[in-house]
Amino acid sequence: MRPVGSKYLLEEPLGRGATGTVWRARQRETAGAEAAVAGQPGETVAIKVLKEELAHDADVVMRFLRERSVLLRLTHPNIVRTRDLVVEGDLLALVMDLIDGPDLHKYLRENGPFTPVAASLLTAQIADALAASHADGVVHRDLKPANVLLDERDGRMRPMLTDFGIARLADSPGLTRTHEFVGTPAYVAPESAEGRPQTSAVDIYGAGILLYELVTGRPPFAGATALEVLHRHLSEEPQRPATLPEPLWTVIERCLRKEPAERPSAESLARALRVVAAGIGVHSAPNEVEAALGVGALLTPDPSPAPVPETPGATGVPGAADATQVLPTGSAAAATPGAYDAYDAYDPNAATSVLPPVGAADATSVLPSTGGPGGPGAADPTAVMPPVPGAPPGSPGPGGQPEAPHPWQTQLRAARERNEQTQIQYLDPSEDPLRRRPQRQPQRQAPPPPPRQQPPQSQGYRQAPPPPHYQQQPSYGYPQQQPPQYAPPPPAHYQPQQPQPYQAPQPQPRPQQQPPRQQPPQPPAREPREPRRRSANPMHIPGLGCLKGCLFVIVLFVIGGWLIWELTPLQEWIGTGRGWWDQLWAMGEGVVNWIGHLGGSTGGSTGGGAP
Ligand SMILES: Nc1ncnc2c1ncn2[C@@H]1O[C@H](COP(=O)(O)OP(=O)(O)OP(=O)(O)O)[C@@H](O)[C@H]1O
Repeated sequence: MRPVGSKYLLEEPLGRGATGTVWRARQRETAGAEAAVAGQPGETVAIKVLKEELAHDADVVMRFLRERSVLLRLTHPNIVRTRDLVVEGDLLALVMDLIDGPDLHKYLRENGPFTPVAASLLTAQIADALAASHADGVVHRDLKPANVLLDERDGRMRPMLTDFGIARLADSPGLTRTHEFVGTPAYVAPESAEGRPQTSAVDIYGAGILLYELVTGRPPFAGATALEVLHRHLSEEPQRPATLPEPLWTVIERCLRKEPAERPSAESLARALRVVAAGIGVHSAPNEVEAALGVGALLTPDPSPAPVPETPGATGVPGAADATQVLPTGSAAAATPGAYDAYDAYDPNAATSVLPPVGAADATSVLPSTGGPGGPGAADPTAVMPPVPGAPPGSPGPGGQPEAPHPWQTQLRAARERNEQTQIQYLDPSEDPLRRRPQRQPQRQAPPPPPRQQPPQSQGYRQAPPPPHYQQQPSYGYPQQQPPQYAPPPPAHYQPQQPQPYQAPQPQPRPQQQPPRQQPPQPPAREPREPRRRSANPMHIPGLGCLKGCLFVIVLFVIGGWLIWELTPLQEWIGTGRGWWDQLWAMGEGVVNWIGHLGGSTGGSTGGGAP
């Protein structure tokens, strides 16, 4: 348990996103007046600890403090409440209500598409949250299923929009550049993709994509690369799934208009979706069906959309003079046909998984290539982005300096990073932002072996097979669909429908969501060898060892013989009564005499034989 400020204790990580790690935490003591919710000691909360690089960016810290009042005052039944903001040293953290339930992305993956009625009612609540925040001048800018938490209470699930303001914090010039969009390619509005001024209409576009995904199981625009997805947003019209009820399609289609001014306001979207839900049920009354069919009239645009701060000309007027149009929309029409099918290889929430193979960017010949196939950066879709309009490729910048990376390069890179889908996973302590101070290492006798190279997660994910439920085409026929497990308050006439032929996806964990890869069992570490003993004969005289052995054996014999002589009745047997040394002497003499005798007898016999 680690403290955050003096008021909170982190207990366990709940998940990690592009901007930080969310922890389950406990309140230690009541927060001060600066907090929106004082809280009680012992209360459980969720705390998002922002990433180190964000916390180290002075601009982000400034924004964090500046946005404090905005974030803390944003309250709505469908918005996750921010209770407190903690700035302590180089730690930035948002204290939120803890939501007990999965996020919508995870729920969708595990349970499949929603029925049109349930999807409409759920999205209506999200639109309510957007209407409240837009009225307060706050644009979310990163609306996607992963940012909708499902609060499970009393057998019901309430969608709760989270991560408000995070996009604004991450949108720091220190980290990005002024025109950068913050978002996720699958959900990003065309004006954001083009670098045009953004308004609250980007959230309506995101809501349209989310609604489409809820009823079909996948977002409308997909592709093999993030860049391709962005082009589809710019150039392609979404296709109506055959079995989608017409009124619901009317709503989706209006939300997905390329022109922001043609999209409905969040308020009218919420109202329209409730009318649609009432009119497409199996037991809808004729007047409700009638009202649903006329839903288009309800989808009135927002007369004064909330501008996204610090986007050039963010006045809600598309095409303002200072807008930076990076992608020529006309040329985007050349997007590779059929690439839609490549969705199976593309997870909309994980653009890191879609880095194309070398040359893949060339196949989609919608962007001028700066390096040509195989040239520098050919494998990186961001590297083939055109230069700033008006400047020839590779030309120096205004100050005679070489052109800095184009905003798009940073944008797409940032988008890829942001798209790493949050996962509940083990948090390596070395990556724990709260443990980044150097830890004292125990002294080692020998240097440790080099660490094993792990393949980067994103690469593994890139090659991962798509989840099975994305490979199959979901059934859109709302009459056959079952009531979703999400149970928003149904209209009075709403009756459970027939079971949907959706097959529950086989649990197939994505590589990124897998627990840290199991290392193959290591053989038990060898006992360190004892240091070699130094020889007592450092000069190493050859043969000395052998000589020593001989001497040792002789000494052994002498001592053994003496013991036998003295301690056994051998003397008596021999009858001499001599001592050991006398006997030994006598034996020696005997041997000498014998040898002398041998010599004499040899000499005598020789001499005797001569005459
Ligand atoms: N208030 C909360 N209560 C409970 N769980 C939460 C809360 N906020 C986030 N989580 C959990 O933590 C995970 C990570 O949240 P986070 O907002 O960092 O993810 P993300 O939206 O994918 O990241 P990002 O928006 O930074 O790209 C979520 O998927 C959710 O499971």
